[in-house]
Amino acid sequence: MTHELPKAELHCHIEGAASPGLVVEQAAHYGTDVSAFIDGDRFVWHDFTSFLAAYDTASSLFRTEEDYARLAESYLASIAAQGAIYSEIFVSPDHAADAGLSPLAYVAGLGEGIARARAKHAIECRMIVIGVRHLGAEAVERAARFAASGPHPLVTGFGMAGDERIGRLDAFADAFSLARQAGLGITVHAGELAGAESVRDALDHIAPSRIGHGVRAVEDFALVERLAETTTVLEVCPGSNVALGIAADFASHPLAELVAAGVPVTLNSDDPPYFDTSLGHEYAMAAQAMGFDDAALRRMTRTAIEAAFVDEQTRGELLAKVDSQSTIPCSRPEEGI
Ligand SMILES: Nc1ncnc2[nH]cnc12
Ligand SMILES: [Zn+2]
Repeated sequence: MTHELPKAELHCHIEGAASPGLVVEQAAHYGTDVSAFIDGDRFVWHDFTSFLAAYDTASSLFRTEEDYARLAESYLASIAAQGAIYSEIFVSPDHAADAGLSPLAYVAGLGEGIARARAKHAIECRMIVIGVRHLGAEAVERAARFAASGPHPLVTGFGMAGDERIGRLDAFADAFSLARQAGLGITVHAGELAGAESVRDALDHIAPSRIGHGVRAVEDFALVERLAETTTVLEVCPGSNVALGIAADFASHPLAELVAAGVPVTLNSDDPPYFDTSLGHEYAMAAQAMGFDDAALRRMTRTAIEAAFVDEQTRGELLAKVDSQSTIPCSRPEEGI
């Protein structure tokens, strides 16, 4: 049983963490019809493009600082109940701007939600500003400049998500170097919708300490060896990969192959309600369908904390929690997580 294991995640899009129930509440508040993309307690989409459309529409229903504070607090409370001690959330100023909120108000609202969750549930969280690849290099550079300006003490990283099939990665190199020069941690989505060459491009042009997904590196074993040699940490999201058809099922997901090759990996939920998952479910499936034992799962949590974009004192405190061998009280053991 994995439900009492300490857990940590490095890869969750905060807009993608809004539950259908919360989005329906927001829609009622703003007088919007969401029946085209929410059916009961499920988001409706059928491929990456329609997933992004549902995601963008749901995001547009979070419009004020308090909306974002509620979103962050409710999400962090939900994973603390599954045993999470640390979360890094991807935050997208472009989505906030589309909803009419300034980037500063956006991170202030999220920061407030994080502070409330920390006080009530003892969970740590940091924000990684992301640029959206399919909005183009100029938009991604704008997001990087915002991240580099020091908009909130909990903004500690910069990354890029969006449609990986669009644009060349070298076009975004300037955005990443200005974020790096500002002292931010760097991660980039690669090797999810596109193959091994995309992971190689990320190493060649961005040299991040972490890669979002990266699992399609298994198409090229020399590249897997390079990831292991450079200790590039993969933010692996098996449930997302299964939902989007990148892996057929959990049992045949390449996570075990990456671990066997010595690549540092972490477990993550990406956009949990869209992909019918949660951080707890990812740990449970890694045990039940992929055969990882408690020690291996605890190592993945440790890898996440080691690769987290946090100050060294916080890292030390979090590692002590992981290493104490203690279990984390879990309020929802009945879900088998
Ligand atoms: N899985 C994913 N891949 C790329 N961009 C995203 N934005 C939100 N979820 C994403
Ligand atoms: Zn992602």
